[in-house]
Amino acid sequence: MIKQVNEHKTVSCEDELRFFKAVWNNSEDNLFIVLKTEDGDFITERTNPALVKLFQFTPEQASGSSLKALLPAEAFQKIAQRYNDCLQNNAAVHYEESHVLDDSGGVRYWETMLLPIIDEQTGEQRVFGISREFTRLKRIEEQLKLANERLEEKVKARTKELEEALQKMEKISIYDKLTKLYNRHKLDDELTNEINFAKRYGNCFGLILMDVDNFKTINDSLGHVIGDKVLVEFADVLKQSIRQTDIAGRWGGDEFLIIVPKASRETILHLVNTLQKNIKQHEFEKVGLLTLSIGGAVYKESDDVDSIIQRADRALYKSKNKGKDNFTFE
Ligand SMILES: Nc1nc2c(ncn2[C@@H]2O[C@H](COP(=O)(O)OP(=O)(O)OP(=O)(O)O)[C@@H](O)[C@H]2O)c(=O)[nH]1
Repeated sequence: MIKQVNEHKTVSCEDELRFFKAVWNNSEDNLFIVLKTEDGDFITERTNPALVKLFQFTPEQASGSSLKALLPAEAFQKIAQRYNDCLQNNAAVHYEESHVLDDSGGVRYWETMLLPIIDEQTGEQRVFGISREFTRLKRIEEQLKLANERLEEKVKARTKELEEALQKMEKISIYDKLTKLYNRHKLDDELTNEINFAKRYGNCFGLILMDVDNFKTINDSLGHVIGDKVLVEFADVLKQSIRQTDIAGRWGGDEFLIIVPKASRETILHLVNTLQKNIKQHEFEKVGLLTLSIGGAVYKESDDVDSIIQRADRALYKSKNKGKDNFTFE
């Protein structure tokens, strides 16, 4: 028997059969044809070698076996539903399935396509199925997902580390390492705020700039370490002498600054007296008694950060010139 394939070529049915048989036998995809019975069962009519090998079908199971008998009830119901959908809609059905096979390590995955074959003359209904395994792809996908989750965890941990480092840096950037008082950078910011508030709301505020008298001689005679300890002790006395609302910091070297919000000359004087009294009463370890030279300034409308600092600095200089252990207002 000769069959017309196209206008140039003809092929015998035997050749065509051989061709399709080769495709069927050599396919690495699982191929099968099942026939629907009147009682709702499906009979395995054709199964290709790949499928037989995979499920280790006996020749009886491979061809002519009832799926209802072959499969557990739940699995049969699920598969019959899909076959019936394919036949009832007379359309292709796609789905993914997974099985744990006896000889395999773990779950394996297949992508299956069903095609209806309905014989209009006899009314026989068959389903042709092609099932392709994608376990390897799935494993890669799972590994990628795992790697991604691990990466996300690492990123989270690193972000946390960075946030902590940032917090630490922020702390460092506003505090003086030695005395733990605010540093000059923070004092500058606070001073700018006070100036802005004063200009906007007419608040008055004051500054106290102080310097430890003869501090250099402590360094020179007792060493830098003792000098450092004096600065730390001094900072403690300072903290104990101010109000909660006062802002104290290290201006640099042995110079310290207090910003006194809502202050008049009287408030400043009161604070200076407290400070001088407390310092005079404090016995510095290995050093003994110390004195302070202090300069004070109260905000004037014409002031900016630089000018008010300059006035407090000039006042401090005057106190030094008056023989130290002194206070001057400017
Ligand atoms: N130990 C120590 N010394 C410091 C530190 N920072 C600055 N100094 C020293 O502090 C001294 C401050 O100098 P001055 O204020 O000019 O010296 P002084 O002896 O206090 O002089 P008067 O202010 O005129 O009384 C310098 O010798 C600096 O080297 C510090 O963090 N630790």
